[in-house]
Amino acid sequence: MNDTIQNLYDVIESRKGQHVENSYTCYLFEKGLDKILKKVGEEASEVIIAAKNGQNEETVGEISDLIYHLLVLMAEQGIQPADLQKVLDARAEKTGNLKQFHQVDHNS
Ligand SMILES: N=c1c2ncn([C@@H]3O[C@H](COP(=O)(O)OP(=O)(O)OP(=O)(O)O)[C@@H](O)[C@H]3O)c2ncn1[C@@H]1O[C@H](COP(=O)(O)O)[C@@H](O)[C@H]1O
Repeated sequence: MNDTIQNLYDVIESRKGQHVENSYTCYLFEKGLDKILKKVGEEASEVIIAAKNGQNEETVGEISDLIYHLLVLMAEQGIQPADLQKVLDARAEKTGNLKQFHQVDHNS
């Protein structure tokens, strides 16, 4: 999994069960699953609105918010980035794209 995603996930996971001053992640874990799910829903809606408005800068910001909240959800549920990687790689392999991607990546 991409380093940026993995690093963010690791920081998020390290916030579990902690109380760090001014940490929004700690606040979400303290509030619990329903709050995290509400934020995922809100952020997904904001991605849709920004994309419909055709404002790429705003859309990228909203996608980043959504990914952050999805990573908080994953950490809350004990799902690792590697679990996603396995599923996505298996799908790519099934369609023959994993090999192709690795070949291009390797030679570049
Ligand atoms: N990537 C993020 C990140 N993306 C979005 N957010 C927060 O998500 C919130 C989304 O904004 P909203 O306006 O929807 O929510 P809000 O009104 O602030 O909060 P609610 O009352 O709705 O819960 C903002 O408070 C953002 O700061 C993030 N908070 C933290 N991180 C990263 O998470 C890691 C841990 O940070 P701490 O949370 O500070 O420990 C660090 O690497 C941070 O950069």
